[in-house]
Amino acid sequence: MIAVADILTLSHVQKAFGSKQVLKDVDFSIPQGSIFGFVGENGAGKTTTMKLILGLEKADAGIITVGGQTVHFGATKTNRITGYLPDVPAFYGYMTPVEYLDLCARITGISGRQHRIAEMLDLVQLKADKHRIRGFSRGMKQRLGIAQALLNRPQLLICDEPTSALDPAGRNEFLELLASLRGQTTVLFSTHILSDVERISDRVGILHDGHLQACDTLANLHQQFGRPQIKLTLSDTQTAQRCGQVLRPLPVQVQANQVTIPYQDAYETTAQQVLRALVTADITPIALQRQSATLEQIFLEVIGNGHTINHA
Ligand SMILES: Nc1ncnc2c1ncn2[C@@H]1O[C@H](COP(=O)(O)OP(=O)(O)OP(=O)(O)O)[C@@H](O)[C@H]1O
Repeated sequence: MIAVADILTLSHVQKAFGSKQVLKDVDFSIPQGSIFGFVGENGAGKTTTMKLILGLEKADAGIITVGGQTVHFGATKTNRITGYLPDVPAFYGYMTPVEYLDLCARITGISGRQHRIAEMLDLVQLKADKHRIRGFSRGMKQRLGIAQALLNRPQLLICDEPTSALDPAGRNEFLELLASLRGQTTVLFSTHILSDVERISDRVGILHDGHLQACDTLANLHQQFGRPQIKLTLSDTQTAQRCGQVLRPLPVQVQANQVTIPYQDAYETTAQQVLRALVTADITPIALQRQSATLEQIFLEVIGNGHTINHA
């Protein structure tokens, strides 16, 4: 098997703002051509990590390399092979997409400008659009932002929460666009929408308490952290709450009209225990399913919150 080189590596990276140590020891790498979903709670340090990779912030310690070259704070050469889509991309609203991309291409000295701009607008399905950017929807702006980020044929594309402001159709289109880059451009994207990560990522990194607590393929994360579970669907939220109480001390999670019970022993042992308790309490579930954990549950498990979900 041919080994795939890592396009990005972070070694023992630390970053503090004043007395707040945001990144304590961040260590990970991303293989070339893969899609990397970067997740973590609000304030975990995802944007900070991305800014360090882009040389927009200065690390207190540690080494970052992109394409084998070390990243330096300030005008880092590695940005010639890196594209960036910030969470809220800014545009000149009075320009058309072609005018805007032409300006970006001139600034960065891209050769074969016109051809590349047409190619990018085709990719993001804005080719026919002659309107000014100020009238664009969030989805259209996000797609134009990615056209701009890809203009210089980057080897690494960094996107900060690219889908958070998009409606389901816009999100879908955008994820397909990111997925279509697989194999050519390495994509690192941050998000709180874990189903987006599950959909397109080859690898997932979970940032928590200043460390990348988990960094692996989805399959391996499932194997390591995702305990199998029994999901009960009840007739209403009240019954689900009552069911949750009846089933304690099992580590139940109650969410709306569903109760989830992760288990470690044989399925039959837990299922029988659950069914017996339900019969005794005179509760009849609408459905009982045996399933594997979702990425949300794995995330909560990794950040040490695995047994505490109890959304009423
Ligand atoms: N320039 C700065 N000066 C001071 N504190 C900062 C600065 N930039 C970030 N921080 C702090 O560092 C922490 C990490 O912020 P960061 O934006 O990297 O988190 P995040 O994981 O991207 O969060 P979110 O998911 O909410 O976007 C936060 O507590 C934030 O307030």
